[in-house]
Amino acid sequence: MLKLKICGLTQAPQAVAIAQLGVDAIGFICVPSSPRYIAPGQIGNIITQLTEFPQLLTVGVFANAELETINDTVNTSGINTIQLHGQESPEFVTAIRAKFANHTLIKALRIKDQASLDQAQAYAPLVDILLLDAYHPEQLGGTGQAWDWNLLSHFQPECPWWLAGGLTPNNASSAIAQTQPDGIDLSSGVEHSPGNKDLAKVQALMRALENPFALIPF
Ligand SMILES: O=C(O)c1ccccc1NCC(=O)[C@H](O)[C@H](O)COP(=O)(O)O
Repeated sequence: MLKLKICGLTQAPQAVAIAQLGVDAIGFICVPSSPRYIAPGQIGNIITQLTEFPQLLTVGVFANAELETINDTVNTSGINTIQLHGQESPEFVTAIRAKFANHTLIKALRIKDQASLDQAQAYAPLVDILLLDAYHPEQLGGTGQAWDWNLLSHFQPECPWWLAGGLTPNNASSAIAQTQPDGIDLSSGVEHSPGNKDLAKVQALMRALENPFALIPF
């Protein structure tokens, strides 16, 4: 069953509404330089309003953060999933795996070419999920840019992998058909402005996933 993650949330009512739509994961950007940044205490406040969704993955997205920073954020916010979205080494990922054994662990890689895809494969034994995102020279994520999915024709990692980068209600179905991921992750394709999600677009996305051949008005 395809998993769906909506990332870059900052507002509690939107988080509750998106959880009610039945998504599998919601993401909070813990990267201070991002326009979608949200402080650990605010994440915790949102998560306390999501107790009726015990299966929901509440994902903290970090990029090149210190282990201590991740630890403090996990303790303050109550997130159950850690997404490492920077240039974290396999050794660092292994240390995070050991310290947060009960948390779901996602390693995101920004794919530029075959070499970066090969590098992604190397992280598969270390994590629960690989997330493949677009490479951008100046932005770490939330770029709204798709990438060359043809690179994925022989990609078969030993763990589940999720597709990200420039997905929208309009292109998600064809992206899934072409690349066959275990999940998808969207941010800017379902928002009004950074951090402010567009619930109508999330609903349009879910309709598109239910009926891949329908024309979606977005
Ligand atoms: O979204 C951000 O602002 C961000 C900043 C720094 C690191 C990661 C970030 N986002 C990570 C995500 O998981 C996004 O959902 C992913 O990059 C896809 O974004 P989009 O292309 O806008 O759908």
